[in-house]
Amino acid sequence: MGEVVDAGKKEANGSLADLNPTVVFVLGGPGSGKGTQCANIVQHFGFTHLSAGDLLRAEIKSGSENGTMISNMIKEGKIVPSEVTIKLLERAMLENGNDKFLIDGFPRNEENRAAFEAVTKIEPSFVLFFDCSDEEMERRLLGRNQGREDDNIETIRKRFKVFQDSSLPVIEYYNSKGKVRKIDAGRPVEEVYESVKAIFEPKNEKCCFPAPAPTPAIVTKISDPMSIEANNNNDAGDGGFSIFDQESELFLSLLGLTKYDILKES
Ligand SMILES: Nc1ncnc2c1ncn2[C@@H]1O[C@H](COP(=O)(O)OP(=O)(O)O)[C@@H](O)[C@H]1O
Ligand SMILES: O=c1ccn([C@@H]2O[C@H](COP(=O)(O)OP(=O)(O)O)[C@@H](O)[C@H]2O)c(=O)[nH]1
Repeated sequence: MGEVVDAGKKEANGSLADLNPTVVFVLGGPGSGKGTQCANIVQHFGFTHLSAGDLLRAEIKSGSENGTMISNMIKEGKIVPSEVTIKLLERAMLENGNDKFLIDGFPRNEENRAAFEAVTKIEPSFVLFFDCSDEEMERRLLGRNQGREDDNIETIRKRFKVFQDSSLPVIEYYNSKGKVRKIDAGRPVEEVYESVKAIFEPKNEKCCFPAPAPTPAIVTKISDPMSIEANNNNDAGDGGFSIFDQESELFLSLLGLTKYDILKES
């Protein structure tokens, strides 16, 4: 199971290079439903959700020396300097210790993106892009009711413009690398999640997490030894047939055995 992170709780140790985490950037306009869908992904796919906006708001609350600057930027819908946000993200990843993160609402411009990749040496596995009309996002933000200082019509319009001018180019950049998974986010929450889930399910070819390491397919029940060679190099078979693929044979050879030793045992 994953979790939602409360910023600034534990001491950070180690380095991000050691952790080498899987990262998915979750992007989309203000109110497109990023946070809502991240909560669903966390429940089902074992990711930790890091909202860059939440980390910045926590930094304001903590009384940090950057607090006033961050607060002023957020009230104006402007993008906080990269080094501030990246430090918060790095710290949150290291403190958390999970190795799978949804980074929500970051990178917001090309400079954010380039700085993050340069500092952390992390490239996202893919970018989940919630595509939603301004009218729908405006309706949602005005009804969000979380007491956010930037959810007023004047700041909302500024945020839309910043998204168009600065954040869409980031999505275009990753699109040119084949890394964008676009979701029609204008639909009801459950329908949007159906599309999201399909992307995270391991069998989906659009999902580009590292494939799990192959486990040697050693099956001891043989109904027809002649089938062994015919099935060589295949994945797991049906009906109790044994399959010795190359990995299995390598594994056996490390134990000083061959597939015929296993056959004798069974
Ligand atoms: N698919 C949806 N349909 C209707 N309302 C939604 C949907 N997704 C999210 N909301 C609501 O819209 C508001 C903004 O959603 P949120 O997840 O906070 O967006 P973001 O993180 O992209 O700013 C919240 O009040 C949320 O409950
Ligand atoms: O990487 C980030 C994330 C957020 N913000 C600021 O935080 C505000 C709120 O962002 P958040 O992602 O919380 O909300 P959204 O705009 O998606 O509703 C933005 O308008 C920016 O001012 C920022 O500067 N850099």
